[in-house]
Amino acid sequence: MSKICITDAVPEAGIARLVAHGHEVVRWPGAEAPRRHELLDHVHGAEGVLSVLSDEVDEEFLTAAGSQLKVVANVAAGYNNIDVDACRRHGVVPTTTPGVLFDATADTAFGLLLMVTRRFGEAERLVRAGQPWRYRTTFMLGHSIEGKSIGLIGAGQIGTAMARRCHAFGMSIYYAQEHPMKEPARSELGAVGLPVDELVASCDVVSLHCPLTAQTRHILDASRLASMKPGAYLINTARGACVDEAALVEALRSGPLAGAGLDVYEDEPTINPGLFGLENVVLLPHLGSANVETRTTMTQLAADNVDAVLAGRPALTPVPGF
Ligand SMILES: O=CC(=O)O
Repeated sequence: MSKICITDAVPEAGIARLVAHGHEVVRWPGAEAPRRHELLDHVHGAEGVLSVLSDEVDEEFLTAAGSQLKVVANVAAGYNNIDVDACRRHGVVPTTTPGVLFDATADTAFGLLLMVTRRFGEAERLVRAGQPWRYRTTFMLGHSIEGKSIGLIGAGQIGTAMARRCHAFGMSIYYAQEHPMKEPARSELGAVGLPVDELVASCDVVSLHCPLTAQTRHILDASRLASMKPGAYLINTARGACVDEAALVEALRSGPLAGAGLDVYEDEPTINPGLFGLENVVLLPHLGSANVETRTTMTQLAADNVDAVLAGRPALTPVPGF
């Protein structure tokens, strides 16, 4: 029986899967996320850890867990919270949950796109605030997305799922990525690859779907934001730090951006206070893959990764390149 620590609340189906595999499961008992020192105490002695993306899995974490630790299974597709080189040094396999959350995350991105272009967020706030309103042909007009262009930064599974939704709504698809979008999606969607600068400067909507790495940190910096098309929109369901949030506030206040739909922030859960004062922004609390079905599957996949590594089999979905 191996000891598996879970660092925060996760769907019961994942825990049941670990128990069915015969492991001893130690949950984080608190309602709040553990503070750093609590987290380090909690994982001490674990052979496997189910982590979430707010856990910094670094040298200190791996040392605190102890040399019996074999696997850290992130219940997330992103793994920017994991120091992969440190895992290598400690003989720990880091795993992630790709392939099961792209539709849910693309739904969030597309939902944000409609909310911000059609001003649904602003309209909902107005109604809830008890502001007077009446149907008028000039009242709260947004913009159509049909016939507009979407520029995807990152066209993997989530970017491609977003492209499918946008294509179905009559948008033309552009993407920036080192390698071409996979077939048959690229041909079916008529997706055109562009360099990032050109994509950012020419598309009506820019949507981020890349992992956070040293190369993509502030990929939308002040100068790229300033180069966006006047009246363009930004959607971010990737990672907050892909965008310079202070520069984004400026680009929303003074142009060129018409609006932004954000699910992620540079310093989550803190949000740049400048964003709260802007009506042309929709702010979600990192809900990307947050539906019961997807989170259940993600947690089960994480549990299966833990079990595979502890049984001496290869991980099902190790972080890429591991
Ligand atoms: O942001 C969520 C994830 O990476 O799964």
